[in-house]
Amino acid sequence: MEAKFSQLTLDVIGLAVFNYNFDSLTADSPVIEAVYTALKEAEARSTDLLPYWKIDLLRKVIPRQIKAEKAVTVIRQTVEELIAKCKKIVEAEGEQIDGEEYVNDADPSILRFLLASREEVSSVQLRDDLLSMLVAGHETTGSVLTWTLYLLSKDPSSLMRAQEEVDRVLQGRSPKYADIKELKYVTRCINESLRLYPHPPVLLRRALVPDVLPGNYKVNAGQDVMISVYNVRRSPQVWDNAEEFMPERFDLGGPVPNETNTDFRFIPFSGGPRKCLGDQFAMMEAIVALAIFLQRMNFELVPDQNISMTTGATIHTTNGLYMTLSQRQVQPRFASAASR
Ligand code: HEM
Repeated sequence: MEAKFSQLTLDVIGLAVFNYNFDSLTADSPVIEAVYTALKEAEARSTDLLPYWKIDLLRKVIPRQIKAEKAVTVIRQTVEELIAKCKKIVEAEGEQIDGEEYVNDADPSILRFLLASREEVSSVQLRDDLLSMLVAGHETTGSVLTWTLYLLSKDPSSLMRAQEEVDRVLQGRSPKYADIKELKYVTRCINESLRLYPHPPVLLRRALVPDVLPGNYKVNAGQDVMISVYNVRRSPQVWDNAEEFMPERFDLGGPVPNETNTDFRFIPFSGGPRKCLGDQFAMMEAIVALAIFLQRMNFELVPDQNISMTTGATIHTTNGLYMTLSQRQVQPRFASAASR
């Protein structure tokens, strides 16, 4: 399941950011392979103790580094071609954004929006910003879906409640934009999964000036501060039954929990000026994907597998998440409501 959700979120972010269909759910390609090689390298570097890859010579002789450099070249070329192609279209059509109500049904990507907005940005800056979104918005959402499904597979009563909500709200059809805010329990399952499995599990900040943190912790200028979000989320000092999956701990009638309305106990997307810029997109994507999955599939954990965590930029499983799937029929009472 983890591999499938990773492919799904790669396909979604590719379309959303560049209008590029990786089609990784159904095909293999050198670009997809390059993306996975580069993502793996980025994650490995985030936890490597010695940044030996900063040394030019080593980058040219170590096989893993040679492979990673090649992968980055393939990705950069692909994105540069996409930017050039999109620029030509925007110029040929003389497209320019007027006001805030910009919608381009044929190409609703961020790339098209940015080019049509005619802001002066170099192609390299644009390429690298778009690639940051690809990296930040892919594995994170894939991991959320993986752990949410795992948690639901172990909690039949929460699963039944989520399925009932999906059947009631969707009435057997595909989700629409307006359904998202009605899928409150599904949303709380995702919030609760994000509480137990935060991505990334640790946040890092570097002090620009000397400071004293609450609790009288002195920090020197230049010192790194690591915030273990994972520990806060599982701390009994902060949460009742901290280790338990309880979606209803977040009131269904209240607002969707975030850093400000939980007094920073729950910071799924960080906070402040460097907060995740894809938070709304990510929640929408996860809710839609999970709702469709719950609506159409029955799933069961394959017995006797060892499901443990490996951490990097996100928390992922060490050996994958294996499930037995079968097609699910929408419950008759909801199906008949749908046909009315
Ligand atoms: C459920 C999925 C996601 C989670 C849990 C998540 C979480 C986060 C967190 C915690 C940060 C802050 C990191 C820090 O403070 O050091 C962050 C930053 C960021 N995220 Fe997300 N994210 C998700 C999805 C996305 C998506 C879909 C996109 C793009 C469309 C995205 C784009 C970004 C970017 C560009 C940053 C850096 C912002 C900056 O430094 O100014 N994220 N994300």
